[in-house]
Amino acid sequence: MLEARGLKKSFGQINVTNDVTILVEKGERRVILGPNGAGKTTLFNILVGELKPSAGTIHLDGRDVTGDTVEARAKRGLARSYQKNNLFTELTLKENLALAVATASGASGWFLRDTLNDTDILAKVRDVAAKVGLSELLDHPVDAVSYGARRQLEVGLALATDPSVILMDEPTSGVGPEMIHGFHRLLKTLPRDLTVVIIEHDMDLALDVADRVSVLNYGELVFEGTPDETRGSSLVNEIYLGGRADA
Ligand SMILES: Nc1ncnc2c1ncn2[C@@H]1O[C@H](COP(=O)(O)OP(=O)(O)OP(=O)(O)O)[C@@H](O)[C@H]1O
Repeated sequence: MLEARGLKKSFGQINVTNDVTILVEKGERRVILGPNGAGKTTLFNILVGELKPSAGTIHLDGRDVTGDTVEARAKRGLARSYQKNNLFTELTLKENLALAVATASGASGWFLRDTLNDTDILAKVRDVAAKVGLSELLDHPVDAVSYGARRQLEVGLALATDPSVILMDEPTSGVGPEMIHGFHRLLKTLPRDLTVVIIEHDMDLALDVADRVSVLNYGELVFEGTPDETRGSSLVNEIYLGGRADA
């Protein structure tokens, strides 16, 4: 379980995270919605430990990780996939995944050629590649595959660490409808005990995959509910869908 209570962060005069409390159950799919600049990415940065909150606490499976580094939280099972590609673009997908698996295994000083000769690592790479639908592309260099495949690889890199909680920052941003459907299927095949927190702009995807939805606006958590409650919320419609012609 991921429990964040009373988180605060400001940049200058702006309260970007304003007393945010968010409790995510083990195995839950939680989607974070909110307009541009609402503070979604900042919240993720605080949860993974890249930013220090000025107030508040974070517990992972009952343990206080508020003062822990990114690496220490990762060891406790918290993984993140990024909004922007964070890949070794000249290496193959297999090599990128092998490095992630080797790093997560805790061994230091891995050389790429060693990881690619290690049968346990290769088995794990194949397993993760199958989960994210990249088995056919393993021998391609990252810079030769589509943008959508790179986004899937990002998720694969996070899965390679065997996380208990995975935070995904806009995993479908910039990809076409076909990839969105593919990603949607991928989410449904992830282990049910894996906790998934997703920042997602695609409302249909969000409401389809979420168990619960949290809405941020101006740094505050202004709504939380089931997908049906979210669809029926006039507040959510006003702040999130207000700009849409069909809202
Ligand atoms: N390091 C920083 N220094 C100053 N201001 C920042 C910093 N990081 C974020 N902000 C500001 O904090 C606010 C929230 O940003 P954040 O990226 O968390 O929002 P978001 O909801 O993820 O938006 P988007 O959907 O556009 O990614 C924005 O006004 C942003 O300009």
